Amino acid sequence: MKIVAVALKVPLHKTFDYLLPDPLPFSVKLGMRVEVNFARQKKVGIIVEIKNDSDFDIKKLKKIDNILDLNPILQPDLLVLLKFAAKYYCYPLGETLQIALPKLLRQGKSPDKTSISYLELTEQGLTSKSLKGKKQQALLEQLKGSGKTPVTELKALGFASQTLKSLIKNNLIREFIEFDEQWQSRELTVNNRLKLNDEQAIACAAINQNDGYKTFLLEGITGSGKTEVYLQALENTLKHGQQALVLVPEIGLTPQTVNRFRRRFPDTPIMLWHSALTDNERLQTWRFCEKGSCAIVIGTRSAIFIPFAKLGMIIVDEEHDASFKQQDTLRYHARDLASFRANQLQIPLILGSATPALETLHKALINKYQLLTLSKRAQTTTDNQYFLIDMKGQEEHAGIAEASIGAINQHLKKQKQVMVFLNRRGFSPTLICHECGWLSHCGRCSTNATYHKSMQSLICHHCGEQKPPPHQCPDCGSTQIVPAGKGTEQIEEFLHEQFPDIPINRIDRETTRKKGSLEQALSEINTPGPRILVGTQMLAKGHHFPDVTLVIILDVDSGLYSCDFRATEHLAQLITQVSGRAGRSGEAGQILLQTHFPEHPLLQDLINNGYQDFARYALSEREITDFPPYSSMALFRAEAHSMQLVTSFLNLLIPEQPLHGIQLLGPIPAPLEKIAGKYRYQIHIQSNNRATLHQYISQLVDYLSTSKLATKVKWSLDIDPIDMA
Ligand SMILES: Nc1ncnc2c1ncn2[C@@H]1O[C@H](COP(=O)(O)OP(=O)(O)OP(=O)(O)O)[C@@H](O)[C@H]1O
Ligand SMILES: [Zn+2]
Repeated sequence: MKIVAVALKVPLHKTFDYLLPDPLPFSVKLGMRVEVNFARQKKVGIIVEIKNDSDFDIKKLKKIDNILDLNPILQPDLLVLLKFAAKYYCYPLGETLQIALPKLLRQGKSPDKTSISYLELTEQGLTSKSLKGKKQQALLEQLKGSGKTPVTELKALGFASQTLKSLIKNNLIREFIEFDEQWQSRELTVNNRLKLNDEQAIACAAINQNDGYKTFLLEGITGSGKTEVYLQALENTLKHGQQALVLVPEIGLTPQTVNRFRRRFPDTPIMLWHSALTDNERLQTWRFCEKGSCAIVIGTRSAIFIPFAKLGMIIVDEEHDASFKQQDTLRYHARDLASFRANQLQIPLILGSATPALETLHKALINKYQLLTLSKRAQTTTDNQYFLIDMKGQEEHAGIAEASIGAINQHLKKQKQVMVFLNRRGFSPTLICHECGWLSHCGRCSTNATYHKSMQSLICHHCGEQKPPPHQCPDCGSTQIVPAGKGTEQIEEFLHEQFPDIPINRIDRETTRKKGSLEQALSEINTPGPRILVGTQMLAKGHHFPDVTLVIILDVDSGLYSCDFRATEHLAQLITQVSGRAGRSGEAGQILLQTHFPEHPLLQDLINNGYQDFARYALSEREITDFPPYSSMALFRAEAHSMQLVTSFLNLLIPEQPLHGIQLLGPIPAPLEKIAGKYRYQIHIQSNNRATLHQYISQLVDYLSTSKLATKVKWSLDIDPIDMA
């Protein structure tokens, strides 16, 4: 009698045994989907083990209802990766597998049902000069830049079906369905390849010489041409008929990035993977990759779970970016899983960043990774100049120092672009009563509600609650309610009054909510002429803005004195990345940092010696204080509507005697103690030995599976947490 262990989407750390039908219609393999009856419900599960015996009474085992696949839906290597992820991040295997699978496969649908249609320019479209319709012209331009592009991708950029249809009707573009099985046998076409500088050439050669698994850290300052190294390293992979996975941060996935790949390899099938794909597209991309008919996938973190027929290289661009870490359910880090996967497949992994995470840099410095350095900018020979503006006693307007306003004026006069950075959207972070000091708190979270002037509302950025601002103070009845503190909306308003003739683009989560609006703004920024950009960290990453020569960072101080041990690392990364948008072609850029602490050692080190130096010093501090990467950490969080319930639950987990090799800190309130009405507390778990940490945690999870109290609170484990909130 054959028995299979099935992983089901249930929040339990175990699998379930079922009997296979006898005789079997065909051979059953690991990774196939089955339909079973579980707690009187039909569920789709995955076979993760085939065996002859069970720990349960075989007579009581149920038969599976259906085998859904003729071939495994999860390849053996992917199954191994997911089993590792479930174990490492202490998350139920069944739920882990379900997170990796496209929704249609989770629902038991057939993998081969959908198709993707593409658009490309016709001969006539290629030579067409200009069209009357603005939108139609924009679509032509887009396709000239990107080559053939999936219809849904164009729609995501804001093009209407009507625009597409009218161009098809006029024979300027054509629609087709692609299933490219041939790309490996064609000669690779490479367009517009740049001549590498020495450092780039050395990096590329090191990667290409490699055979088997190796991780490279490409530590290249902003604008040093890391992307060019990726592109030329990829050539080798593609020539061997191998596929490549390029992971990018969530907001790094812009048409500019993608177009660069498409223009370089015009005959090579390239697909995107991100949260805005439809279920059909997601499944189709998954299948194309699995069958080998897609050569390059550019995707956000979950692309690490895509199956490939012949994966030859993984690249993680901006590897330090926090969006590679999933912050709920399976709290995986895509970079770390990429390293597991590259090792598993014996292929190279390239981690690229101007501001590597200290974990990554540490591995490079102890020679676990090979360090490749790009120390010069590709298109300019002059370095950016930094200036600290001491805000103590400075006259300021909407948070902008008089000196900064003068600098803006100068750069605009020279027909250049200026970027003003503030990591806080909205008009002001809170409203305050001028008479009694009442503050606009969110009713459900231990935080303020942000005032958004254009929408006339108070919005909590944590739970999303939205309400109109009061006309009178709820406490004292005064009508003198005023905004306190600054947000990007207010900066934009002020700069608009100050420079009425200069176009301003504000880029934050609010102004880019509408489909295609970010792309629209980015393309405006690339038209020459003076312009001001105001934005949050959406502006910080990866963009190439050739005309920006002045960057002003307004709120440096908020990151200087934080209790989070990673705060300075993140601040240094942010300052470096934002600054890196200036002076990228020709002229050197100027960076103004507004601060009340100009003598702060972090700022001094950063502006005088650069991130590379700062990072190495910060690592030595981590070593002294025993923080990661010199120790391993996990965060145990719990939340419930009753504070008493959460704390007594967590107190139960703290043993009376200290544990050997494990340090526990807590329970302590999370930095945001209450969100959406729930109290949040946590325990920090730390050890100098990763194995000891994991051993302790698996005992903890075993204990929790039997604890009654554990069912009354919502708890979670975060292994290698990067956000302590
Ligand atoms: N060898 C080269 N010769 C001339 N120009 C180059 C070369 N390599 C790169 N460039 C150009 O330099 C600019 C910056 O390169 P790129 O965007 O790849 O830098 P990056 O290191 O990825 O920067 P960031 O980290 O800021 O995103 C681009 O316009 C690119 O085309
Ligand atoms: Zn709230």
